[in-house]
Amino acid sequence: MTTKLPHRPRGNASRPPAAATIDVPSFAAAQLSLLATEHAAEASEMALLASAHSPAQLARAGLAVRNLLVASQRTGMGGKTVVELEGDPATSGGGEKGDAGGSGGVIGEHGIRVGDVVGLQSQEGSGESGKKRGGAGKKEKQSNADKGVEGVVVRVKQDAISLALGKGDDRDDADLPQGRVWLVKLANEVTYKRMKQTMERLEKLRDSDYTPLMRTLFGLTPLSDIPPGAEEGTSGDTVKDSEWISERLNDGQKRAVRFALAAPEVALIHGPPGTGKTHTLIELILQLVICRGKRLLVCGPSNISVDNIAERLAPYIKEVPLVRLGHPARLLPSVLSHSLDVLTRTSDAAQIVQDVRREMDAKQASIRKTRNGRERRAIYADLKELRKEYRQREQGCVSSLVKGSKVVLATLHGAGGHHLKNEQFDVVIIDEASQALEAQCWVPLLTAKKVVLAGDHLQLPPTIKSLNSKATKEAKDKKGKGAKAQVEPDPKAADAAQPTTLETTLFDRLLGLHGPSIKRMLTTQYRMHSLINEFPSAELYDGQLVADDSVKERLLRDLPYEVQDTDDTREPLVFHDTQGGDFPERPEDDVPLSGGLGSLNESRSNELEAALVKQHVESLVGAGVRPEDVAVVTPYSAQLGVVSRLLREAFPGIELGSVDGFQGREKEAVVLSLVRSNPEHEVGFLGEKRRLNVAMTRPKRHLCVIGDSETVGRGSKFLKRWMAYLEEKADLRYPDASSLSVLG
Ligand SMILES: Nc1ncnc2c1ncn2[C@@H]1O[C@H](COP(=O)(O)OP(=O)(O)OP(=O)(O)O)[C@@H](O)[C@H]1O
Repeated sequence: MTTKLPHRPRGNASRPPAAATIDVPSFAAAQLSLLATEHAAEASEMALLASAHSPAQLARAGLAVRNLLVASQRTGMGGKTVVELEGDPATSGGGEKGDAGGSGGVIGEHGIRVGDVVGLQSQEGSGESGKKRGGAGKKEKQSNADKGVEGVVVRVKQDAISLALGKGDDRDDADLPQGRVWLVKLANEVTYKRMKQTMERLEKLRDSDYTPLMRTLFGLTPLSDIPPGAEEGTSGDTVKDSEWISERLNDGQKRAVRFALAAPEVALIHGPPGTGKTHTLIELILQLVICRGKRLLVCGPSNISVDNIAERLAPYIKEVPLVRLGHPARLLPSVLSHSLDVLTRTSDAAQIVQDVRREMDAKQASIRKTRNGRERRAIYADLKELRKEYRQREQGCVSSLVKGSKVVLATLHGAGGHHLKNEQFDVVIIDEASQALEAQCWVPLLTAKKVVLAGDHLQLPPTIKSLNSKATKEAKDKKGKGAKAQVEPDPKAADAAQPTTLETTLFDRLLGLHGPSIKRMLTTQYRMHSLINEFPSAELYDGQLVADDSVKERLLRDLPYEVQDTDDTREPLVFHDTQGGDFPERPEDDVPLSGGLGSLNESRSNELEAALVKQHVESLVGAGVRPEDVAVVTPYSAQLGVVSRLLREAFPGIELGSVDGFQGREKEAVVLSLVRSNPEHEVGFLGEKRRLNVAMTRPKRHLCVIGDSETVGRGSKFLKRWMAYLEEKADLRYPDASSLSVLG
């Protein structure tokens, strides 16, 4: 199949001018103000949570764990002190949600995960006896003064939680709280600080300081030409047909790699769901490093996006020496052996660092033995000195490891750390770029020469908490534009050039600024049955997204294990239409769910829909489909809570998630509960095309949609067409509400 590609003009005469140029200082100033609003929104959400809820409430919401004791402390990676916390056996709470201790020492269910930033506080004076800490009085003052210490969770076991203390460099161990303690999840400030520093630097640069890449990214100079024949594979410096490293690359993927190699400053790789975006990036990285001797910085907005690439590069470690920066607690186990922290301990150069470490460990052990205050302080003073020495030696080791690497992998904000201060890279690659804030992308870009961005701007952008705040609304009203305007960037739109919302990503903005000729789209997808593929392809990807032959007819009944042929397992697309008003939604704004601050927002649930979900899952599992191959996805956290109550025990392996949380994932079968059903036909944030795109493109062989076509179909033109598509192409069912039970 030949795909029509946007023409990338050659020669300056034929090039259309960029839609708009950007004044860099005002761009940076606008970003700083938007970031400040966002940070304030985040901070006030946190403060609200902490002040309006007692530790007991926070524990019940999965955001805190109470009744802990410091069981041991030692020196962990990076010279940080690691403390292990266990339940206090003298308490009665063990096993209750968010409570540790009791005779079994078990810590009840909680939402604290490895990698979280947490505060460790003394339990005395925290007003934890069920009283609200926001209430006036002595207790509040006391707990505010006693902020405790901060740390990153490095290990979570059934009966213990370990923290690496400190987020910065100069942690004074002496303020480790004594006695019974509790820990609470905190906002991670590092990302915000790095973005702020970056934008401040950008704001101060003079025109003469701008790099050539920066100039093209702001439309101050046009893009340079791509050499003739480079994309077709016929020019001198391109990949010849015999030179591909992966044996499995389709024509679109090859074209994207050649395009990204040939583009002098910037290339966008647009990877719709399941099209092998990461696979393509791996080939690009190998071509750049192995065949062209380049040095790369590879980044993504999240640790998982970076680890995905690190994992897939690892088999080439001999030809591609790589190092992964970042806190080891946040890395996938399979990537740990390439992490800077681990290499700093295991490489030959590391021995000299280890000597100091042993000495520090001995000191740590002695602290717990002494009860004498003066002795303790003396030990802490020694430790401080040792830590300084440790850092100096470690610095030498680290810098030789980083310099010896051809590929450095880090999160976007991690790329702003001191390890990379004077490092030079030929190309910066940013994966999941449409999930990153523009300011985040600039962290590695201030000194870059060339950038390749990969992503899909038609899936969800990064979450913006301040999106509905007053300040952002006012800015939008001024421009007369809503969030919808960002869905498909219009090259002529002024605010694509000068964004007034953080939601406009660098990926969006560059498409607006330079037009589609700077991107190549991957069009063959290896995930969905053609009936699941058809609607998103037609609506969002100009009909270009095609299911590969290997997947286009795959059904649940063809799974490689025994599955019966039933009405459900032979259907790729099922629609339970709950229209008629018998499946009403319910607002839900009271109970916070475990593990999410966002879940405190007003949400919706629909119990009868949840009962229908259960019925459908029972039918799939009854036919032999493994629960691990099924996911239930819904846009509303309150509905997720209801579905969890109905399904969690009966189907332990099943995955239940929010649409936003499921981005980037896939399952053999997905049941999607749309929730909204009301006489006003309000659909709320279901109206966001990109959210629906994510929701409907997760399944491989079976998509079951449960929703009220009357309500949903009136939400937007897009939703109307989707409902019409389902009515025409899906296996339609009209469920009877009276036959359903909402009891677990
Ligand atoms: N050319 C190809 N031939 C056969 N299979 C392929 C090809 N390219 C990718 N795949 C398969 O498609 C699947 C998706 O690939 P990959 O994980 O690279 O996708 P992605 O686009 O990064 O995913 P996402 O949708 O999460 O962004 C993988 O199972 C991969 O093996």
